[in-house]
Amino acid sequence: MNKNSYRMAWRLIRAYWISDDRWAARSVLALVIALDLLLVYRAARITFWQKDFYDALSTHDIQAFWRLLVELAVIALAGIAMNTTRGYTAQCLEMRWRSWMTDVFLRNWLGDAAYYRIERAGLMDNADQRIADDLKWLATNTLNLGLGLLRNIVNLATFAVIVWGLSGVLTLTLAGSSVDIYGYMLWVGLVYAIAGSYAMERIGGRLVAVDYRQQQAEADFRFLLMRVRTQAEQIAFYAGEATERVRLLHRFAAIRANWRLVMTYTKRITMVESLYTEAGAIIPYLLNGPRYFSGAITLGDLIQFTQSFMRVRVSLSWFIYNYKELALLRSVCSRLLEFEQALAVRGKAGIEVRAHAGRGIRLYSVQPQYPDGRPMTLPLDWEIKPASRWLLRGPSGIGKSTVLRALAGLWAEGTGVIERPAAAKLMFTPQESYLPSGTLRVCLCYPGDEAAFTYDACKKALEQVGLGHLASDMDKDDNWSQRLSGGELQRLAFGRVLLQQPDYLFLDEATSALDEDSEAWLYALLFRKLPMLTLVSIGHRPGLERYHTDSLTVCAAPGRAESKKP
Ligand SMILES: Nc1ncnc2c1ncn2[C@@H]1O[C@H](COP(=O)(O)OP(=O)(O)OP(=O)(O)O)[C@@H](O)[C@H]1O
Repeated sequence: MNKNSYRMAWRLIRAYWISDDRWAARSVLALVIALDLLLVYRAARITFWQKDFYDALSTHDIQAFWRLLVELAVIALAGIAMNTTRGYTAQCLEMRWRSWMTDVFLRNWLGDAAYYRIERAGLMDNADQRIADDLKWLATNTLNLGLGLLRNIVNLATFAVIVWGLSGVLTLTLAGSSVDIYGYMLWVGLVYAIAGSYAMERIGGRLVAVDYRQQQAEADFRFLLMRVRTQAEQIAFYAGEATERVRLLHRFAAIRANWRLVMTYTKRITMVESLYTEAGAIIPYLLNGPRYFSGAITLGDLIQFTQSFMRVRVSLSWFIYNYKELALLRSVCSRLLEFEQALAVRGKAGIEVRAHAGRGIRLYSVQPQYPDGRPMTLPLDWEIKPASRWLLRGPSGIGKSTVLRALAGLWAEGTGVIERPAAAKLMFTPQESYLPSGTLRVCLCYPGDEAAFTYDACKKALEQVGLGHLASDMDKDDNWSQRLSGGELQRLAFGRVLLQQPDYLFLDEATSALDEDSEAWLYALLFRKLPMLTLVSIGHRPGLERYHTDSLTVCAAPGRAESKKP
């Protein structure tokens, strides 16, 4: 991450704390910080207790011994209460923050068809993992690290005062003149921590990139596993298990290969961390042992000093002890920043889709292009008058679905202008029907909310499209996209149209899996129920002409796309 990325990461983190939820968030944060400060005070209080306790032991003061034990019980109880409340409150805050970010990212990802643009242009991998995992890590790690840092600063200030007071003065004689170093133990701790942090960054610096790749490899593997689950029947028909296994193991090999690097860097970091801790524990004894034996300090002083020095050292070592979490946070931030950048990418200003106050749809010299800029079809001038019924034809792969994508505002690559009526309701039925997870009613009402339609309306729609036998299972949760046949899926799509009652309907090979009788009956039903419907269908089957009033052949070359009565 460079300087700019740190600024962007800060913006990513800051967004929540200046959002609508800021006052609630800041209040909870203030409570957590207050508890943290009380816990630091408690820790400082304990070092004084230790001094008194060891002095009482060394002077055989039994009354002081009992009094101090009661004191310890009170300190312990307060510690339990504060620790428990702090943990619980911090977890509440984590979830609050994560919920807010999830909501924002979902809104931006699903809004303005960004998810579609990102997938189609391959702008970024595994959006699912970024939303599900990275946002969780961002909230959890930032809070843990941020609050930890604050606690460390307070710890440092508190215990530095104690260490300073107990350090005494070190007199160094340099070139004949003597120099007094006050609070020298504090300087020892500081130099030690700086040296340790430097060593850590040198040794573990690559962990950030390695962590990033690990998360990517894990997400790729999970995605492939999910595909096997969702495409189970297709794979089973092709008997593609062996191939799937090889592909899965291949993806898993990437996880394993990168894991070796994770292990190597983690090993190095753990080694530096342990060395740093173990060597650091010896320093106070080394420097203060002689003072104790010379009688300059008491046993209690030595204990209090050792404990306080340990705290100062740990506080100064925040960077060292949190290196792995910091590395993870840095890679999470990189992934989320990439996500934000992908969300911000807009398609090139190409086919312009405008709303107009009138009726009908008009295309002016619309020419979709392939992503590499090659023209896909010839320019199309086309007027879709209200209540007209168009059949869109052309050889496979010529660009018929792409024309529909452009009409839906999903394909901006190209040139030309499309005018759509602002007040009309447009509905597109793509070639592959999508069924959300849930009950059959949820699938039927999609993209509307199931609550918008009564049970009777749904039942009637099912019956009208010949799926009446499924009405009793309407509220059953099932894998409906696997359970329904191809023809049933297409009939369900017509059921959706009957519920949604659009003014303009675009069907992309919506009856390809049906027999001709069912096709005729569904078109007849459509025109009976929605007599003013404007229809544009794409289809290859002969006989479709009879349901349409006009036809348009999409061509690449030569000649222009032409409109003719069927
Ligand atoms: N995201 C994409 N990137 C590159 N090429 C694409 C993309 N999407 C579609 N294409 C290509 O654009 C061309 C037109 O596709 P389109 O789906 O519009 O054809 P179609 O006429 O509807 O075909 P069919 O009748 O077989 O459904 C195809 O060659 C397809 O491979």
